[in-house]
Amino acid sequence: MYCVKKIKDDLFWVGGTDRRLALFENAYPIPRGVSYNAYVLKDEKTVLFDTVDWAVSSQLFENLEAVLGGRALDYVIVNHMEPDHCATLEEVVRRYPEVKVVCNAKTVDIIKQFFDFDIDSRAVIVKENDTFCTGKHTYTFVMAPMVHWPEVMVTYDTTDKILFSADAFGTFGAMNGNLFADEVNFERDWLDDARRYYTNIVGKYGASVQTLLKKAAGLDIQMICPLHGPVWRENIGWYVDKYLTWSSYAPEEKAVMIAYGSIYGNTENAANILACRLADRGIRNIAVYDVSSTHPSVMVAEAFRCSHLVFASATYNGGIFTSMERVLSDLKAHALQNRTVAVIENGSWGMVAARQMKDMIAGMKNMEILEPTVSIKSSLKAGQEADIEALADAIAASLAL
Ligand SMILES: Cc1cc2nc3c(=O)[nH]c(=O)nc-3n(C[C@H](O)[C@H](O)[C@H](O)COP(=O)(O)O)c2cc1C
Repeated sequence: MYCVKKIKDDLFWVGGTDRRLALFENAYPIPRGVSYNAYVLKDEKTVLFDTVDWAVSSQLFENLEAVLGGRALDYVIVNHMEPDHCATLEEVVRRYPEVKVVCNAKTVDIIKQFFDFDIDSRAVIVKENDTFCTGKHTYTFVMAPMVHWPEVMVTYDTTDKILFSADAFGTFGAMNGNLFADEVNFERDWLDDARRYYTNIVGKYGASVQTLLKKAAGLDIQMICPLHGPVWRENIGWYVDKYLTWSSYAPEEKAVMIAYGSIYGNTENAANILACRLADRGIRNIAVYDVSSTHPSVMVAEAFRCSHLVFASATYNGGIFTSMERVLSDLKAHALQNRTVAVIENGSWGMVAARQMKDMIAGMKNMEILEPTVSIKSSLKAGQEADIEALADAIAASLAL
């Protein structure tokens, strides 16, 4: 049975939701599922905006058939040629043999890599600022290379002022009946997943996102239709502000994230004591994580959120505890920068964790390392409270700046 949502008289959501997938991109846990959004416009011509992941393909085709109501599908616009949006493109072409594929030249190359159908005979190639008219609606195209993949573009409906934003403004989380962000408590229920989606999927490409945001600032946008998660028609500026913050690598909040990697619990003990001493100093925004039991994607998202980061690690085979090493390398891979950082190390015979963590942090841009570094020989001993107090003082002073 079709499951469709009406957006405007002539625009419909025809996507699907997946609550079975454990790992998005086979990498990121999605306990709240994910939605794959596709949209259909019924103008003088009919247009499908992107397709969906194969997992929800049958839902897409039932939806498409129901919305088209016997009409032909004239165009499919491919904003993003990643398989979670285009796995069903070949099947669209098979079912609607007259359909033309509107996309840019780079997209054609990628379509040829993934599929064997004849794209050249049906491609309508568009470039930046080209216009495309379907009757009442006229569209323009804005190239958005590396707002995830090199071929990405976004499509702007100049008639209804709607931005079809590809992966930009998307989020993890399956839709629960409500399609619009203003129908849910987005800040309470969705923001953490939106941040985790952005930082892990697009976080590395902040400069490209900034370029897109600058171009988009010149458009009068009344609605954003992303490829994952709710559609935006109210308070768009609030969400755009989040994107401006995340893509510029500015901390979202004055907050302390304490991440610890501990085998027997002594490094954990130091992390907990530091959290208490920070709280004693009036700091309220503190988040403590065990890196062994927290997925690295959460650590990446939290590091983008927080201004101050403390990494506490046991020494492990002459190196950093493996789960902590993974987190630090993930943060570098996602281009995290502009943070104030402190480190705590532990070891029983040859401590190297602090030096090696500092080396990894030095490989990230504009990271300030706060002293003192706390070194623990196996377990904290009487007298070492002062070391933790001194670190808490340094963090509190830096937060107050
Ligand atoms: C597999 C393994 C390798 C270790 N390698 C080192 C090492 O290279 N240098 C060192 O000083 N301690 C090493 N340790 C000891 C721990 O770092 C040390 O006992 C530390 O106090 C553990 O802190 P925790 O209580 O937070 O787990 C190793 C421990 C394990 C289990």
